[in-house]
Amino acid sequence: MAYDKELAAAIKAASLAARLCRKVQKALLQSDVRSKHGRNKSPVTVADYGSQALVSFVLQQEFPGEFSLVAEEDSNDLRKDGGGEIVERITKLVNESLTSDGSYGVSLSSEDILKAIDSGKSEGGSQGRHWVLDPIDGTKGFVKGDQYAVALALLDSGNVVLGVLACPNLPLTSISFAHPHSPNNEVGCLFFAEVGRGTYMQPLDGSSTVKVQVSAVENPEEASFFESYEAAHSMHDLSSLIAQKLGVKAAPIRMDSQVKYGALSRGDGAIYLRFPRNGYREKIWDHAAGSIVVTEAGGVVTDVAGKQLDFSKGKYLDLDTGIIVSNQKLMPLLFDAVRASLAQKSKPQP
Ligand SMILES: Nc1ncnc2c1ncn2[C@@H]1O[C@H](COP(=O)(O)O)[C@@H](OP(=O)(O)O)[C@H]1O
Ligand SMILES: [Mg+2]
Ligand SMILES: [Mg+2]
Ligand SMILES: [Mg+2]
Repeated sequence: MAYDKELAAAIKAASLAARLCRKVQKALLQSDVRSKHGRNKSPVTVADYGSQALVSFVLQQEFPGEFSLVAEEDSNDLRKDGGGEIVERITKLVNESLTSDGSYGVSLSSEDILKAIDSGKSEGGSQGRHWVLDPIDGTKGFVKGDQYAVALALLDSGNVVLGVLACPNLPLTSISFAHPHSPNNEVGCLFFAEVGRGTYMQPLDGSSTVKVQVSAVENPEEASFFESYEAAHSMHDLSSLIAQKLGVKAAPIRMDSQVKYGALSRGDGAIYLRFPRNGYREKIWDHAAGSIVVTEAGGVVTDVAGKQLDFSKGKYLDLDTGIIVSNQKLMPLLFDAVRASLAQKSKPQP
């Protein structure tokens, strides 16, 4: 198919980056480095940059000549006074990851690392091909030792044509309330999707692949929903009103990052609601990989007006009010509940 080579490269890059992040998260949790260093020296920053440098480097090796990357981080802070030590740590981490993989036989210098990070400065758009990367989505989850994802997608003529979500802390088995997570369950999932070819999941450390499908639940009373852990990222009171109008019985599953899209794509829950507070503009790297993982698994991702997300306008998504995600059957009821809830909220309180 059209994007086989790109998909293989994206899986490789995201898996390597996820391994790097895992290593840093482990060290972070064991030594509690956060309390010892300032924000710029924290391993989370090191992991964000390391993941971006690694993905950028791998993609450029695989596709020399034709390369455009829209990514979250840049090297501005690293180039400031005092940044040298952090750059050295990132360089060491990236080189260790490349050595453990063994494919490229190179050792990168600090300058190579800064350049790799900065090659993510493309603006994207409606023409040509652009990679879209969130090197660590859910930084807050990462710091807490909780959920985060490496999210990589490819845009072709403004459309997302493939997406990979590496989710190092997501259990391999369902996290829905019906299947409580046992602490012995293995964690680490990788979801990948290519346009027209479905969504698949594999263990981050293995190669057995299963096709996944969104939940087939039609009765909202049996549905459960995802939302951001952070109330600052999505209005919990609004989603709770929507859930109440729909008749959803289960409590929300609150989680950081695009892991929500991955979990929904395999039916762990049936609805994801995201209502940023006034004025926040969503970035394409926060949704590109997640949205194709869900749509290729049979789900629907739209804004409140029912419009598909438009990834062709540059770094930002231009959307009406919020993002709603579900299966085809629940969507009409969900729209009604969302509209009624928004109308109720905008009425002046007596
Ligand atoms: N006020 C806000 N409203 C909505 N999203 C926000 C936000 N501030 C930050 N974000 C985005 O929310 C992402 C995390 O999503 P979630 O809420 O699903 O965990 C962050 O990604 P990063 O962690 O990559 O910076 C960030 O881009
Ligand atoms: Mg993000
Ligand atoms: Mg990020
Ligand atoms: Mg960020």
